[in-house]
Amino acid sequence: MTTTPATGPVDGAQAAERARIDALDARLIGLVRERMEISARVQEARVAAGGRRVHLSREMEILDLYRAELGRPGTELAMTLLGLCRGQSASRTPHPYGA
Ligand SMILES: O=C(O)C(=O)C[C@]1(C(=O)O)C=C[C@@H](O)C=C1
Repeated sequence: MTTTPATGPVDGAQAAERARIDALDARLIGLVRERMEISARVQEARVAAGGRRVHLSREMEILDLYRAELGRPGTELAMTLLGLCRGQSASRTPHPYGA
């Protein structure tokens, strides 16, 4: 058992769970990067074909999915993901739906 004043005791089981969290975070970040790459290709193809970079009805489907699965925070997560995939920071850029 390791004790640190700021965080309290961390036993072996907690350390193992934290290692799992760290591994999950690394996978999630990898998945987000993969999503960004695929999304950029879809957007570029649409723009090259004369369309708009943003496809609002598709974004609504994605927002609906995340809200259905995760509730209101899911909407915020989806908005952050969509902002990243549009090359925008969700925290600085107002979303078209204003949520
Ligand atoms: O699905 C598309 O058509 C995309 O362009 C991908 C994507 C996304 O990242 O999910 C990105 C921008 C659009 O506004 C909608 C969705």
